[in-house]
Amino acid sequence: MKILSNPFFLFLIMITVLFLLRILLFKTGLIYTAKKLWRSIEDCFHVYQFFKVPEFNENMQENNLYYKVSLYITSLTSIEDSDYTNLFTGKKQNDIVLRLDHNQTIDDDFLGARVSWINQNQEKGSKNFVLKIRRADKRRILRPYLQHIHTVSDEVEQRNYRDLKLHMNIEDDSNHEKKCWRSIPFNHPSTFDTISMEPDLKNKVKSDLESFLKAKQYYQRLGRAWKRSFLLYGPSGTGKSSFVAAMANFLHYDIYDIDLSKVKANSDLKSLLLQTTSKALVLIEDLDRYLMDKSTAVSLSSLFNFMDGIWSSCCAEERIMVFTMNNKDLVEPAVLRPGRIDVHLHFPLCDFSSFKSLASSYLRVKDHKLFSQVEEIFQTGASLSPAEIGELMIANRNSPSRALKSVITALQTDGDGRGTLNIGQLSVKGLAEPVGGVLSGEGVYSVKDFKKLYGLWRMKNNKKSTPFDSTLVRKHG
Ligand SMILES: Nc1ncnc2c1ncn2[C@@H]1O[C@H](COP(=O)(O)OP(=O)(O)OP(=O)(O)O)[C@@H](O)[C@H]1O
Ligand SMILES: [Mg+2]
Repeated sequence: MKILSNPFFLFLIMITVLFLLRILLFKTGLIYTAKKLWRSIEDCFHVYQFFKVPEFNENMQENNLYYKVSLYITSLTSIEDSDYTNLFTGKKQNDIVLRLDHNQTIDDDFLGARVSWINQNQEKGSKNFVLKIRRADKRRILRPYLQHIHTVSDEVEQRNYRDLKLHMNIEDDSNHEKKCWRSIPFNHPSTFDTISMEPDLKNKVKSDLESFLKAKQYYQRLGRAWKRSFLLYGPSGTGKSSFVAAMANFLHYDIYDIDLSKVKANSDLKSLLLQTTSKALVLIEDLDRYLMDKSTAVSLSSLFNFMDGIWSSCCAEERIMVFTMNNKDLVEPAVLRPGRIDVHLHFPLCDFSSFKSLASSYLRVKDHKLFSQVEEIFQTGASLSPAEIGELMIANRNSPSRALKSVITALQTDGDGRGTLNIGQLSVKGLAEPVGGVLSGEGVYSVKDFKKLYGLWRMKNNKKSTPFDSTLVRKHG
């Protein structure tokens, strides 16, 4: 008892108790329970205000602020302290990205005030971020805080380079939310460097796209929607779809791929456009087929409104529209008039120079003794699509001579099925057994069979079309 009356020992005991308490709190994690308790006590003395940031607005257009907040939250270090966090692999190897799980809360400090974000998921599938802020702090920090979110999310976006998405229109009558698009990540590896195309033309397209991006004021001054339309036309397998992917990667735009057969009314086409974001590449593939078969419920006048950008006035800006066709001669000229389509790009079958470019990228061969023979055959007018030649090269990539010989054989028969390729030359991956009627003879593929095998046997229009006679119809700016 005497000891307790000694202030020095009393002090020592207190220090020891506090030290043990600290160990107990931190080692057992009780500190978090204590913090939560303290927080709920504190909360009783404050009045809060809530701000909801929904993923979509009432027209089901994406809310850009939602995207910015999600980027901002990912950048907060306090996300590691959240009770439940999702881990995803990032863009770079070994990169791990943390994302808040549904209905989890994360705290943030700004100008000495504490705010919280709740990642709210509602039953109907709608997603919101909810900002919880003390009423006392609101006036002082709300605006600067939102500005801060913009700045940080822009920085994060620049650092990480936003993931691209491919959006496809949905045809679902039970879709109560009237959501028109379903999205998946877009990771197509195609770039302008991987497309074999006349270099001059490629550069023209690139600079056309670049000057489009900078031309906001110019379009405004002209009173035109800030959009540019491209028509890519040519036979099957000449790289039109790959070129669209290359455009999206170059611009860093999401692709909105419209399947017209799923559009059930003119108003649906309008809703589709309304629900695209800015920096969008809106794509309609095989437009000639829809127009000729009349396999869409969309009327020509609605299609024209869509193409002319009249509807664009009510939605986000910066839009590239791309239409692909096999044959533009079969389409009504009104569809292709200037303004509706700004740039026409022809994708022809291979000529010798595009063959060389394919050989360089697929086989890493810049010159070869067989090239002169290949050139002679091209001069006779024989040709194949880049897809067909590319596949022959991929199949024989370990032996450039064999690859070139197989291209020569294919060119000589010009795809009419007379020539044969040795099965030993082909490495057909992923096909457990021959597709109906593909194998002909003992281990021998005909060129025709080969095409079937790769799904390349299509109607070929413009077979003798001039190679890459593409013209940029009009240059803006
Ligand atoms: N010009 C090209 N340069 C490089 N590769 C090409 C080229 N054209 C086609 N290919 C290759 O051929 C394959 C098919 O090409 P793609 O799907 O882009 O053709 P397409 O013109 O869209 O055909 P379709 O009219 O049948 O849709 C792709 O794997 C692509 O890499
Ligand atoms: Mg295509």
